[in-house]
Amino acid sequence: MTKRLKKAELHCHIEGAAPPALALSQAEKYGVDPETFMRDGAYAWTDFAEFIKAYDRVAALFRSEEDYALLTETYLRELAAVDTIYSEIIVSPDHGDRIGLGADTYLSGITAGIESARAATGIEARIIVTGERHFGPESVIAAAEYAARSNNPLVTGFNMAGEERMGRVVDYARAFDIAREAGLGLTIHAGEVCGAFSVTDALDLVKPARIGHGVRAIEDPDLVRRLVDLGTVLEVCPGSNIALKVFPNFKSHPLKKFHEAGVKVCINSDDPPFFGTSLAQEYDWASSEFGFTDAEIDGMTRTAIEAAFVDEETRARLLARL
Ligand SMILES: Nc1ncnc2[nH]cnc12
Ligand SMILES: [Zn+2]
Repeated sequence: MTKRLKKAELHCHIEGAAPPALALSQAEKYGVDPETFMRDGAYAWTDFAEFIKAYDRVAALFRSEEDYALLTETYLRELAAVDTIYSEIIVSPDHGDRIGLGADTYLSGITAGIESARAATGIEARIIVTGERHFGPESVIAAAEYAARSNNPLVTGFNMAGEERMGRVVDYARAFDIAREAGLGLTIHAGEVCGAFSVTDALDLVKPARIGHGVRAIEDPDLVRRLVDLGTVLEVCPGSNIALKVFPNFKSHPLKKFHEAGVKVCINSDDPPFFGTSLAQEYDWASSEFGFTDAEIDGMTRTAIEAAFVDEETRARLLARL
């Protein structure tokens, strides 16, 4: 039972964390037919490409600064209620622009949600700006430029999510150069839908401290050793990987193999209600499905805090809470 363990996560997409009940109330607010995004109480999608579309349909239910504050506060309070002390939220200012809200207002809503949740529960959170790969290199570069000039102290990292099969990492490397020069922490979705080559590309061209997923690196033993040598942290999201059929079941999921090989790993929820999961559920599965001891799970939480994109004073405070 992992209920009483302290928790932390580095990989959760804010719109992907929208509880279905909140999505339904937003749909009612904006007169959207729930049938367009939900079946039998669950978000409707079939494969990865459909998931990306379903994500955008749910994201489209959040249209104002208040909507984003409510979404963020709701998610963080849910995390705090299961003893989560730290969360990094992946956000897409592009989305704010596309819906006419504007990137600044989108981010200020999310920031307000973080501040309310912190005041109410003590949970600490940071914002990771992401580019969406399927919108092409120009859009990802624009997201990096936006993150680089953001004066928001909660914006501490840059990521790239979206359709991994679109282009190669080299096409997007400039975006990461911009983010690196601005002092942002770097992480990138790789080795989720695409194979080990995608993780190799990321290490060669982005040199990130962390990789989102990275689980298909298991297909290349030399690459696994390289991850150990570099100390790259994999933000592993087992429930997401199984829901998206990256692996058919927990037995074949490589989380334990990475851990045994000495790769730094931590546990994350990705887009929890889309994948029938939650951070608490992922912690439970770490125990019940992967057979990790509580001490090993605590070790992965420590890894998350050690790899968090926070200042050293905050890191020390978080480590002291473990
Ligand atoms: N698991 C995932 N992979 C890539 N892009 C995403 N955007 C939201 N969730 C994602
Ligand atoms: Zn993700």
